[in-house]
Amino acid sequence: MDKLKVALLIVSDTASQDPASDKTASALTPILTAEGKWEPPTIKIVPDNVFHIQQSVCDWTDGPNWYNLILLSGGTGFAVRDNTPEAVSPLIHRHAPGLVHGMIAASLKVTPFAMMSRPVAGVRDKTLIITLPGSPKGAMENLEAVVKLLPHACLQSAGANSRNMHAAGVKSLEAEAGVSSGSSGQHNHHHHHHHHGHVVPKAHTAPRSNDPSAGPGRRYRSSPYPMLSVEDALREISEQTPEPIVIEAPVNTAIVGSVLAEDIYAAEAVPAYRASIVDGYAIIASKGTSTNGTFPVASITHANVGGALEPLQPGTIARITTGAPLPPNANAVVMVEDTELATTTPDGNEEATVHILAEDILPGENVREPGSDVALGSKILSRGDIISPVGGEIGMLAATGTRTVKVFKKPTVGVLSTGDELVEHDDPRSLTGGQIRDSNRPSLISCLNSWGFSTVDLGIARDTPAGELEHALRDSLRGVGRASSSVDVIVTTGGVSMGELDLLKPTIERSLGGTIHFGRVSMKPGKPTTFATVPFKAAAGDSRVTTQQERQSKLIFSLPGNPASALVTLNLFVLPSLHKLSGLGESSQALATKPWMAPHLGLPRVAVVLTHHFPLDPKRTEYHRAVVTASRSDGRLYATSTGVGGVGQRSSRVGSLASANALVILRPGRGVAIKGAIVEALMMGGVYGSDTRIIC
Ligand SMILES: Nc1nc2c(c(=O)[nH]1)N[C@H]1C(S)=C(S)[C@@H](COP(=O)(O)OP(=O)(O)OC[C@H]3O[C@@H](n4cnc5c(N)ncnc54)[C@H](O)[C@@H]3O)O[C@H]1N2
Ligand code: MOO
Ligand SMILES: [Mg+2]
Repeated sequence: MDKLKVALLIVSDTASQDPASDKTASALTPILTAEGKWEPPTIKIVPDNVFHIQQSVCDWTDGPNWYNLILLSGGTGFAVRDNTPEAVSPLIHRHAPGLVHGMIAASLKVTPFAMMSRPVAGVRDKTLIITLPGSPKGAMENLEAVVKLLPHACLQSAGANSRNMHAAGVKSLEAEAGVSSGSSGQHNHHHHHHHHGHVVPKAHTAPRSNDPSAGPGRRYRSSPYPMLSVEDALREISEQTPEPIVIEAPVNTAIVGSVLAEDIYAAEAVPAYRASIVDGYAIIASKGTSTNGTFPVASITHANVGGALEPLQPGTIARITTGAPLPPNANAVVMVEDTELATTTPDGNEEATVHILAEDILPGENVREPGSDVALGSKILSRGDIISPVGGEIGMLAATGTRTVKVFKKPTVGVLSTGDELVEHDDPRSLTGGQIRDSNRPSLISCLNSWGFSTVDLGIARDTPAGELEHALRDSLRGVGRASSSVDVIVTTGGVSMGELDLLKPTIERSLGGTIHFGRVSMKPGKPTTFATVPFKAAAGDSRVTTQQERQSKLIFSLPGNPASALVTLNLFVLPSLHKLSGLGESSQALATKPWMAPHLGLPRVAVVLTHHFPLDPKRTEYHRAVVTASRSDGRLYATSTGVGGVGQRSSRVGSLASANALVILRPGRGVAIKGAIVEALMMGGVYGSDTRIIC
């Protein structure tokens, strides 16, 4: 077995100033070494400062070089500067109170002062984190109390997820057949006392069904879809998203945002001839010979000359403009500023002779040799490179006369709103009853377009009459009706939760023969997010299957109807899939040459400092809408909520996304993520600079 990696963080103002004063690291190391299961520890010393502690821990947990175990020593007492538990707690995803208990129990046998220690232990991602007291003796006692358990605990923390994600499909089948399916079988325990209407004695045991026409006795009363973690949901999406399709496209602005599917070699050299870099006089220079003197001006060359040029005779010079070809024999150019007019032609219209004042012009000076910008046949771009909107890649292709390139086809996305209550947002009539304006379609379409994807507006599908939703989906998969060309991905909003008119899941499964890969995710907002694939044939309702594109199954993302839920889940789940379809996952070659440019699928992830307390959800990971600004003074990114408390982050409140440029990821927990904590955030938009300070 490979040895486990352990890092030791000494938290001490004193030791951070004088590392020699630390005695704890050398006391703890032998305890680990004796076990024979640990690599020699990585040791670091930081002052009693929340930022420093959190930054060090995150460096050891979050990157590719994560450690199995982080031990912190110091700062766990009651002194004012003792804030190690406060720094570590918000970083922990899963607490391990048993380890805390074990350590305190062991120390209590030695001293009642053990009650004054405030240790914290738990797991962040795959890393076990434990705080120890600062004194060498206390730290040793605590570590010895738990050290035997640590290798096992670390291996379990790092181990592959044992939950069976593919259970979703099986469970929905079981549920349809009326078989109780593990976590979703709790409806058997309900007690119903019907004082009004019909008594339904068999309601608890009747087979449940997602058939919308089944009566109330057979409706689900708890979701048959297992609740996936966000990570498992993303993995499932990645597995189900087809490989990208290669197309040949003309070089023009339409390919901006596309990923190259081939290496590109220069079809032409740049420049194609020996060109001047300045306005001045082409000369024949030779090393060691002064260029100073008076010379007859033999010819004039402008940038747009056609045909062959007269060779330059020794002892003469040629007037030349920037970018123009040098006449044969000329090998350098003198800037016009370094010359003086000597004589003109008899008619006074042109220069006859010119003084060159400069003495030391060397061969090659102010000259671009043929192919010196881009050599003929050299590789100019690689498979996996993105044609950016900055213009550099298009510029390279244009400069070298590249007329077409192989790129991955960007997917087209159809956007459908569902619900009887929806009214077009620009309908001039005033709302009646329970009507609401369709805000999801415009907001989702603008978001998709801003990412560079073409969209098809599929309109609104009513829940009633029955069948309208199915027709809307089928037509858009076939490319008829509103979707003039077939779409690769369909995004719907609404109708995925537990209501009797929440028809998306039954329609996809029962009418379109699709597979629901997940129907619930442990996140806030966005819990009922649903992801399905529909085989193309079934979707099209016919057998015209010709191209690779048509053979692929289509993806359906059925997002919750609540406006904030819809936008958050679009950003979180749909974007990575669209990125994979666009070929962004294919950037292996580009990666080999540009490791700093690791292309990522989905939104970029950064670390941010919270400017105030953020409340935590006890169960679900929250994607808290926030404004992230870059501080001009300390170079950090700071996150401020678009609204905490009350209705601030309610999933119906699309306003929680207005002005937001980031989703702060808050793992489930009790209480708050404290002001000043460093947490991860997903960037949805650009960052503006400011002098943000922690709000006191
Ligand atoms: N018994 C339960 N009820 C609900 C649960 C649950 O687990 N058990 N989950 C809740 C959560 S969380 C969410 S999120 C919503 C998801 O609702 P649906 O996806 O089924 O969406 P609808 O019921 O169709 O609508 C919900 C809400 O959103 C409004 N809406 C819908 N479409 C649009 C649109 N295009 N533009 C603006 N607003 C829209 C709709 O009018 C509703 O107000 O379910 C909870 N319920
Ligand atoms: O999961 Mo829902 O999107 O919170 O309201
Ligand atoms: Mg609903």
